[in-house]
Amino acid sequence: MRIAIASDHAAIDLKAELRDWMIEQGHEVADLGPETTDSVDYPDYGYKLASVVADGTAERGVALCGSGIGISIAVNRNPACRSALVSEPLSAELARSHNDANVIAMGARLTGSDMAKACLEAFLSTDFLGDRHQRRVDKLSNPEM
Ligand SMILES: O=C(CO)[C@H](O)[C@H](O)[C@H](O)COP(=O)(O)O
Repeated sequence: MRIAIASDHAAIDLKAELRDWMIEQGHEVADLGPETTDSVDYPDYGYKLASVVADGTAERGVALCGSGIGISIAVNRNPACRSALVSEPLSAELARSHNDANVIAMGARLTGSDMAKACLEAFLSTDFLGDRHQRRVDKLSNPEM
């Protein structure tokens, strides 16, 4: 799968670990930065990640910051993105099966790397169930429905 990953300074180490793990799993991974721990603003990286998911360059996105909250909010400002902030694997699985989430967000200051990998594995290996869930996901893009 083509996957893009981005973070802010707070999640540089987790980003590197998850990026390398996804590559080992055979995925094609684009690391959108940042590359150092110099302080940056999570909206800049959230918007960058959202745009490559929205235009189809990446099929899925991984968004990381200190809590995961800010970058998830930033990604979700793009109408083509459904970012789910998770801290355990069942939520990651449900984000895919019920919500067709195309971006997973996690907080490096709150979620350890083993747990983050377990969440990511669930996110990448779970299919959307469609059916009644499709109707609900469609309503997320069109509140008039
Ligand atoms: O968690 C975050 C936003 O939801 C980000 O990682 C921010 O950087 C955090 O809020 C503040 O981090 P800082 O290192 O104290 O600038």
